[in-house]
Amino acid sequence: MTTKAKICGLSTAETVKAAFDGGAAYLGFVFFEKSPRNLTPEAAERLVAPIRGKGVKTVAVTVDPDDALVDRLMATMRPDLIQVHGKETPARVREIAQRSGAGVIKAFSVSSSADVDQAKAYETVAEQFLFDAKPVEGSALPGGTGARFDWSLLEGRRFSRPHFLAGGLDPWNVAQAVKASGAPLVDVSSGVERGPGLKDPALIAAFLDAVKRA
Ligand SMILES: O=C(O)c1ccccc1NCC(=O)[C@H](O)[C@H](O)COP(=O)(O)O
Repeated sequence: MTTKAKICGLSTAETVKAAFDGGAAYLGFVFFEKSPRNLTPEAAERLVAPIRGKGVKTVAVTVDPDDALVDRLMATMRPDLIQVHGKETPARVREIAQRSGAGVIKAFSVSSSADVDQAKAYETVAEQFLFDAKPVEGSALPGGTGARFDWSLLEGRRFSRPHFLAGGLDPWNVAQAVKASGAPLVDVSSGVERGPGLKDPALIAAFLDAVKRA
């Protein structure tokens, strides 16, 4: 089975091109003010224009988005998917999907098997799941921190939706992470950066090569 990758937190034309040229299946753009990767929907619209309709899925990464943000994203960037990385309930995920017409990726913060079990309640409302490491206490960010969880917590688990493994992946550990977790999709942000929010085209290419070989 081929593993597919999402490069998350893109913010420049150069790194969007590196992710697209390297064969990423998903490109993620962050809309969260506290993040060093935060963009306006209008800036994201400009970044996705060159790759729109070329087969790669665009993802708007949000945290407990209100209706105004959902509407603004759909009026500008028009993402294929909206990732929700906060405390959204199944009912709220359903509302976001219906309001936007986009698929929703529901993210879960994982440190135990019980955290993985939460996905069951979202099976009928989310299009995809993303299992990420629980950030350390007091972190300003719910994702994009480089924290890892025990990949084997996903091993042998079956979900009715495709799922991403995220959290602390990089070009050197992603093959082992895929093997240990069995995840069909992987996601990376800080592992392909040379500093907070600064994506590196060479690291993006190395990550995507490692995923192809995994
Ligand atoms: O990346 C961010 O800045 C971010 C901010 C707020 C919510 C989610 C965020 N990222 C979500 C992602 O999908 C990241 O790629 C995921 O957490 C993995 O990050 P990393 O451990 O740095 O690879």
